[in-house]
Amino acid sequence: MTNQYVIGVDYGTDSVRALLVNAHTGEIAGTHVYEYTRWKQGLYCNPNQSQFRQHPLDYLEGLEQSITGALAQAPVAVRQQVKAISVDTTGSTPVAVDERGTPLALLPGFEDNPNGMFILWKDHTANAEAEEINALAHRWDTDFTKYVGRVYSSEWFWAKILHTLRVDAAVQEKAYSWMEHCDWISAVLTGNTTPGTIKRSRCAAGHKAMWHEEFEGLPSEEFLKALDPRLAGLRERLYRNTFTSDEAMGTISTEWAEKLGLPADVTIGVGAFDAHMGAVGAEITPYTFVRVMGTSTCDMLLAPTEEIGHLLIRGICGQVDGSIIPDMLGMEAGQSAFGDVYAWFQRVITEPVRDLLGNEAANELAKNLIPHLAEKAAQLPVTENDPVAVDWFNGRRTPDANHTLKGAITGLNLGSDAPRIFKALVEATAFGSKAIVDRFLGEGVPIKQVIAIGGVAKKSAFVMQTLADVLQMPIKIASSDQACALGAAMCAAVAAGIHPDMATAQAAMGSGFDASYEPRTDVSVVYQKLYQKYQQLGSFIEAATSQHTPVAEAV
Ligand SMILES: Nc1ncnc2c1ncn2[C@@H]1O[C@H](COP(=O)(O)OP(=O)(O)O)[C@@H](O)[C@H]1O
Ligand SMILES: O=C(CO)[C@@H](O)[C@@H](O)COP(=O)(O)O
Repeated sequence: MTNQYVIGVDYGTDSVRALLVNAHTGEIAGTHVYEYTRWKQGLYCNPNQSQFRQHPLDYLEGLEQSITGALAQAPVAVRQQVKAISVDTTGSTPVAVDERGTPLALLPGFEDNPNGMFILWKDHTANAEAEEINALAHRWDTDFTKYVGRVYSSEWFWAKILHTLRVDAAVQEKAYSWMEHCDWISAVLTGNTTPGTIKRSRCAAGHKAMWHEEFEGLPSEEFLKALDPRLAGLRERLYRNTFTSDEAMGTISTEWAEKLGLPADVTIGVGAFDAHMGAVGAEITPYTFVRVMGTSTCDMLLAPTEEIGHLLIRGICGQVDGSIIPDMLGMEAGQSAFGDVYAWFQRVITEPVRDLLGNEAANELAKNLIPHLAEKAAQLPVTENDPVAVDWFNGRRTPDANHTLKGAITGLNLGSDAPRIFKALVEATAFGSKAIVDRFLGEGVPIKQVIAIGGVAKKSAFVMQTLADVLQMPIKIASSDQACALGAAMCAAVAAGIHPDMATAQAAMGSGFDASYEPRTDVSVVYQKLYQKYQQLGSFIEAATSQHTPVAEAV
């Protein structure tokens, strides 16, 4: 049999990577990472206001560079054997587009307007709009939030659209429709971005835009108009149907085939979010909990729709038929800050060093600090009197989204040194994970195994052991350090018809597992007590400092 290759393209927060994979053996023939240049300079962002925007040119340049870079590592003959490309991206990362599906920032007059750019998943400028959506949805005859945990988040599609239309009249005037990053970039590869004609991702639509068959698509025109008259008519200019990632969106355009040096018949798959394709790459099976653990966590759970579909799981980021694997219910949860909590502590320690001793000393310290603290923390006993922290440094994504909540550290004394505080922070992120696991279990969704992928899963044995102890569950680490791109490549292989379904693609192309963490019974017992303290502290913070009442609890 002749070799057949597929390409998975994974757009992360800071960079895009392309993976060139043999569709029959899973052998990696090439890979290349491209860091977004404008983003790297901090352009169009205002972290103090939680505004994070990305320019479409960063994505277009990254598409070309990452794919050609990966192809350059393989023999020239491989190019002619490339059969398909699929793309995953962060989300919800929407952009306003014109009648032809061109992001406004690519049009004259909007080049430097952050409101005409992609609104990155972690942009929280739409907190007020998310609250309005929740309040109206819970009063409406049909609760359109019922399949997204009954809490709509400021990180999602409608909140971002509403906020942008309100603050920017020029964008409101020019925006014909809106697209998720994963839909637009896949459409770009086909040469047709016209809204209304492209195949929109089921994953993006179901988890972030309240799309559901029961609603005959997106929330009703009446609901959207009641939310704000500025939304009138937009539903018609978006989409009715959505598609799973085993389907083809189309064929590569002549322009992109030439640009990338690929054959004219390359299939372009329907896109999806990074974590969902990452779960495919991590060989997810029913009732497996896949955690994408990096800056934040994105947690994926899969179940047969006929077994779990009747449940409405509270406070998660959605339950969507086919968002991970076709004909299965894909469920999403996650923590808004995970590795970011450790990165915060690292900055607290290194910044004064930078000011006093200069960049060289600070950079050297920053490079070694987290592994050093982890080594020291691993030697400490776990006792009931240890400091306890809460992990909501970037708000709480799940359970029960509330991005106004803040983190905390308690139980400090004069002996609380850096390793002890670091240990408390790691435990806090693990307790945040336990809250998610307990929510799924409490709502009747079993978890049979835990698989972890992402930077933290690969880099920190200390974090992963702590997590296993807190969850009281073994955790397997996927071998691939590019599981999202690998999952995209598997989706591409199915979309091109090389494999009949995702399970076959996973079996042929999967990279397996390279480590496993077993819970330690003696430590787990103490952690159950510390977890109770975490919950008490969380309740206190929620009551004392939250600027609003979490909507799921209020209804
Ligand atoms: N040795 C380490 N132990 C624990 N966390 C780490 C370590 N090194 C880096 N991190 C954390 O990993 C996170 C980045 O994860 P990664 O998966 O590489 O990126 P992303 O989430 O952007 O895809 C950062 O938040 C950083 O604090
Ligand atoms: O929220 C989602 C998917 O729903 C992710 O895109 C988001 O967490 C981004 O994660 P990464 O920065 O790519 O690790």
